[in-house]
Amino acid sequence: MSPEIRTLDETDVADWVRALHTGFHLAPSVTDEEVAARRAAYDLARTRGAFDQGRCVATFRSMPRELTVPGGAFLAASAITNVSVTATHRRRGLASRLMAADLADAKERGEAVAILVAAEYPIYGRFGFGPATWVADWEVDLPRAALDPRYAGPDDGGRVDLVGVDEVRKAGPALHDRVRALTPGAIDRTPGWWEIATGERVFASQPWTEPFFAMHRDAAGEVQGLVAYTTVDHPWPGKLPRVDAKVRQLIAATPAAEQALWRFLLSLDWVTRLDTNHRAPDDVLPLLLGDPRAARTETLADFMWLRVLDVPVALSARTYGGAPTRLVLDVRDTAGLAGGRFVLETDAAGAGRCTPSTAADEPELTLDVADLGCLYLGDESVSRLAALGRVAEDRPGAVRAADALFRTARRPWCPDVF
Ligand SMILES: CC(=O)SCCNC(=O)CCNC(=O)[C@H](O)C(C)(C)COP(=O)(O)OP(=O)(O)OC[C@H]1O[C@@H](n2cnc3c(N)ncnc32)[C@H](O)[C@@H]1OP(=O)(O)O
Repeated sequence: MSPEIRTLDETDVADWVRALHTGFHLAPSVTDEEVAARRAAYDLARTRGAFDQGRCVATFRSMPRELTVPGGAFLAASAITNVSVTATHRRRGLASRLMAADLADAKERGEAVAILVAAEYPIYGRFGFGPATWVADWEVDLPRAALDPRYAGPDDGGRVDLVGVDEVRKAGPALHDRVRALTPGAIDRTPGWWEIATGERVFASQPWTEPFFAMHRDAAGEVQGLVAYTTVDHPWPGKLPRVDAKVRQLIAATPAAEQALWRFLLSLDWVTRLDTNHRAPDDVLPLLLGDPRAARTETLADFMWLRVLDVPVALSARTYGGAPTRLVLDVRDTAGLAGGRFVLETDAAGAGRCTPSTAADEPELTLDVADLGCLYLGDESVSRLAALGRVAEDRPGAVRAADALFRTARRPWCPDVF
């Protein structure tokens, strides 16, 4: 008999957490503390499993999140996570069944998009997701990484101070709310996120080490930036002593705060390597250096994938570039969730209004819903997808017009792993 797919009740949680740990090869069993910590964080109505003869063999969970879209609006998104299938049950369609059930619920709830961080590239395209944001990670050779004198200051007259976790708990959430409004691709951080980031809530499977925290305040004393970083000491004997630093998070609401925090990190004495960790692919960091090659790209990869569930709501939420335009889009969606013909009309201020089209409208661009996911936050180029044959130009000039509409000046970025 085929495994049963359903949401959890209280009695399923421990077995579900065990299956999650098995699916991600973390450990064959879990402690009661781990189960309790995860139970406290989960909404069981959005947590699904597949059960074979009563035993959980697949896991899936989604969370309500606000996704910042170009222009700064927050869009209701379903953030999918913890997708796993036990090795004995793979390639029998369990992930597909869990995904179908969760996406149908998300659409029903009015979440206009679903988002996730893809463990592997080939998994999610088939479900209508496309890579919508990218991530970069640089390793900076600090002795070589002198600042470009143009960025040595002065800045906004502010200052950087090392602070303790209490101050981060107090000021971090409000700062992040301002930063995410400026960052298309960012999502909101729940109180639970901050509890994990500041060591208030610890999962046994993810031990917490206290990072150094530093804050930037502007001349008026307002918090404008926050960085958390850890260090690893490689002492004698063996190689020459060396300290590496790794950024855990760096968020800033102003360019001055962003530069001040990077300057602070680049000036840490006795640190030879700085791992920037998870940054936007067009982060300013390399250009702050006199020799940008001192920042070696370690990772440049797709990060957050996006699936449009409601085309009119999603396309009406973001702003657009270029001149006022009317564009007719044919969106193909084999899952039957979001497809159809739509008219996008934009005005001189960049506002957009998307509505289902009438029968009289001829399509101007035809594309799959997964490719709309690639384009939605402004990162991908319509021309590039058209060159691959993934966007069909039904009216000459429509690709160029769509590029002017969709592409954004800075690349979208999701600062958080979820
Ligand atoms: C958001 C997140 O949580 S990302 C984390 C994803 N999880 C992991 O990487 C943990 C390890 N992997 C797994 O647990 C599983 O392999 C999963 C969850 C990725 C896939 O689960 P399955 O139940 O095997 O997937 P399912 O049987 O529904 O596969 C559907 C299709 O996707 C394909 N597919 C699934 N996973 C992969 C993969 N990793 N690579 C390539 N193709 C894949 C299958 O071959 C199948 O193709 P077909 O329809 O042409 O036959």
